[in-house]
Amino acid sequence: MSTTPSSAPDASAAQLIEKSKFLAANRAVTEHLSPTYRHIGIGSGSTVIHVVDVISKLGANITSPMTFYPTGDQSRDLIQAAGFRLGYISDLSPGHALDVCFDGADEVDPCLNLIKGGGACLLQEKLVATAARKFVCVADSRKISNHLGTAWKKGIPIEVFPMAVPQVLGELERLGSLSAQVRSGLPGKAGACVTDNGLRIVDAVFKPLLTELPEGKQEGEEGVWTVDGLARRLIEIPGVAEHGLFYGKSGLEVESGGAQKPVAAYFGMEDGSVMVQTLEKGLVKA
Ligand SMILES: O=C[C@H](O)[C@H](O)[C@H](O)COP(=O)(O)O
Repeated sequence: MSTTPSSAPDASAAQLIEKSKFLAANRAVTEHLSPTYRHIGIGSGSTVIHVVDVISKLGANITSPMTFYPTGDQSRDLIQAAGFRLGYISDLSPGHALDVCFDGADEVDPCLNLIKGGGACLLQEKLVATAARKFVCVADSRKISNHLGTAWKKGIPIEVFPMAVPQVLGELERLGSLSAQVRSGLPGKAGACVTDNGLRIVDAVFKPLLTELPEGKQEGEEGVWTVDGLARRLIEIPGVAEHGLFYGKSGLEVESGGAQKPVAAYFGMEDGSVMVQTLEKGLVKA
């Protein structure tokens, strides 16, 4: 049986999504990359490909004085393929901040909390985002959400030391995770997914995460958590290197860097428009 009739709409839907990612990237770079900047963080995933493409089109006059810092193997390759100067955050002197970091997300809530790590990158992403004075998120409309865990249903990605996996799985169950499993490698690769840091990813599904606890409720009661409550609890588990919840203060509140939440999230919409979400204005047309 031919697959053409059913695959054709899928192909055009995928093209629309790619176009929307490009539009969001274009807007984010236009509004947040000053030509005076010298140190730029580049995140991971399919949306960031458009970010690099847009920056590249600015031309060497603008980009050659800049150094670009990757969040993993994929973004390192993107930076090199674009002919940009590559730097590593491990070479930054203490207290030295990047000017801006652009990265994608798997889900974004109204407080700009994020789930990241759907592509197995999160530890280096958190390091680069928090090393930047300004973290800007770029995504498409599928990532907009009222509560983390409702749009991205595969679970919170957690980067775990291999020897700690059984203990971490047990602890996640105790915390009320509805399902927690070690992520498999790519199709055709036997065994688990191995991160750029040589670690494993555990995907842990929880009930949708709240931004505030209902009155009289305790964190974790009946498996109900706030983003902040669960994020703090997860990082306390021995054997967890990092998790994919980006939470806490936003870049606007921490001017010198150190914020996990972006100053703004740009979403490419299917109708060709771009929406931008900030703490001050909420979700509005860019
Ligand atoms: O692990 C991957 C990263 O956190 C990505 O930034 C995230 O998964 C979003 O990726 P994409 O832009 O492909 O949706």
